[in-house]
Amino acid sequence: MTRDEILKAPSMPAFSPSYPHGPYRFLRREYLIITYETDPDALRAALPEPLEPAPGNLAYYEWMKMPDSSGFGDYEESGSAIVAQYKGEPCNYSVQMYLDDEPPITAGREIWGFPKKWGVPRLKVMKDTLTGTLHYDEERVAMGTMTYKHRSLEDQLDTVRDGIGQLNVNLKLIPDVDGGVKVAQLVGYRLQDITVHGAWEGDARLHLIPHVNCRVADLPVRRIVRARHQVVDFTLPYGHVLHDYLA
Ligand SMILES: CC(=O)CC(=O)O
Repeated sequence: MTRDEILKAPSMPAFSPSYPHGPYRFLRREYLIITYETDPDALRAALPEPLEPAPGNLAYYEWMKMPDSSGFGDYEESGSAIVAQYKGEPCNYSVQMYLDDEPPITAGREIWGFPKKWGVPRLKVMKDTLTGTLHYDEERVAMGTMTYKHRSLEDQLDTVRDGIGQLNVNLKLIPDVDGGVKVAQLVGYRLQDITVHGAWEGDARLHLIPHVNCRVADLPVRRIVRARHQVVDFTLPYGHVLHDYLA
């Protein structure tokens, strides 16, 4: 393998790359997002400086089903995030994500710093209920349920699209060969070319079970604020560095 060939490889293993170069387009990506009030100390402990909590101590727990994702295929994902602010700008900070497909785990961590680990999430319509579950090491650690298409947001799809396009932030941590820190950054990105096929609100319940290696319950549910079901297309562009902890 020549130096040129090595530098053109999109990912490791260079001989059989895990993921291709972008763009990464997601079609008919379906979400169940349950926003809830959590414990302010737990929220602060999970949120890296200089991000600040938004008013209301809000976190959300979400399930995503991605049937058609360029470069990554067909997979499902689940995890929690915090409603935050970066220099006064509203943003979502991703705390932890669990998914069942190696390329988006690897690409997510290596490119954007998504906090991804292996888990088995499922999002299904079970009779009258939109139902999300997450299993980690064969134990069920999360279950979310939402009424199915009770309140359509058909007349607010532009607002839904603007919300999806807001700033998202990850904490990217990559070790050096000597075990030290090579990369420690807050990475920002905004989804692009968004089409909202449908969005609904409804009632929901969320049950999170303590597990030491899958800490979804460490942002406890105090009160459910809202639940959203949506089906969207978008492109995930490359990110940019908002804050470099090593600078
Ligand atoms: C590749 C990614 O990180 C995107 C996703 O799985 O949400």
